[in-house]
Amino acid sequence: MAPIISVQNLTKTYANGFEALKGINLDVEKGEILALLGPNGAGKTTLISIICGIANPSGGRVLVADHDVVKDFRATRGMIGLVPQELTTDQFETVFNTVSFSRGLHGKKANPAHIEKVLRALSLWDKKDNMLRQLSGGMKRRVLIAKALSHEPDILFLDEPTAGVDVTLRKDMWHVVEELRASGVTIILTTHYIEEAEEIADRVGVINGGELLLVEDKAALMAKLGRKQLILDLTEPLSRLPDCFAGNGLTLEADGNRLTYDFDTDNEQESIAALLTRLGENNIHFKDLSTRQSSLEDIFVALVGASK
Ligand SMILES: Nc1ncnc2c1ncn2[C@@H]1O[C@H](COP(=O)(O)OP(=O)(O)OP(=O)(O)O)[C@@H](O)[C@H]1O
Repeated sequence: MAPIISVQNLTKTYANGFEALKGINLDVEKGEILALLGPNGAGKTTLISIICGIANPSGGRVLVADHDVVKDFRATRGMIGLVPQELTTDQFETVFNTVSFSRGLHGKKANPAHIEKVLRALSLWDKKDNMLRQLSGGMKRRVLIAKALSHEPDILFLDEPTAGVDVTLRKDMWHVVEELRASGVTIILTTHYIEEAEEIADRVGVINGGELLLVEDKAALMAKLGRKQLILDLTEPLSRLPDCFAGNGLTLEADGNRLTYDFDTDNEQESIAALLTRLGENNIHFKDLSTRQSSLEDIFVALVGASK
């Protein structure tokens, strides 16, 4: 099946000469949740803006359901919902009208029942007659999401959706995202919260300095780049590691009180058993043993660090 979004050799150079995107290639399948991770200024918003048709590419092209986002702007824009980082709507309009109006802007016929469903899902129904300026910051974020869902999009972009929102809203939001995915909506989100990507995404893309460093299935990424560590707290400090352990991933830390061992996940049982036996033979004993697996955050920091 053709991807629902196909980004091909996409470049963006801003008017001041800044190269924000340097040849991005990315396919997104229908119904997946893709998280784009990247530090500030990586190019995430620029990429999303071009796919959504609100910024022009300098080179390359983007197809959404086989339509070019520049040439076929009307067709693609109607398929996409965008939750931007900030609210820019009229503060004196009511919640219900703002969301209904947004549906009309996308060329869809009025559908109060759909608007009600969206507002209820986002716990905004009891605020439907409030003006936007009467809402809290978190509620305004909910309105942004409601607007993006007002025209029943096939693809939803969430640009840092949970920056500065409370736990309840975050949970509501992920609940809505899960339901949307179940109904076949494709979701692309940018985030600085790596745990969030770890929790919710099917695939993770890492972008830095205008380049897409990788896009991988989340589980495969963790398996490929994730490290496992065994930590041994020693009964007696060691002044140095015996030579026979040199070069096998064992490190002496914490003033000689701790040994850490990076081990091979494919062959872990055997290598750990062998190591523990060898330590005992060398009279090195431990009082506590624990393991640690690298998180997506560790992987991300390592990748971005390496690409600098
Ligand atoms: N209109 C513009 N003119 C010149 N440079 C711009 C413009 N808009 C963005 N940039 C630059 O392009 C780069 C990418 O910006 P972008 O907003 O896409 O990053 P981002 O990954 O979304 O960052 P953040 O996580 O901070 O939102 C940044 O260095 C930014 O300063």
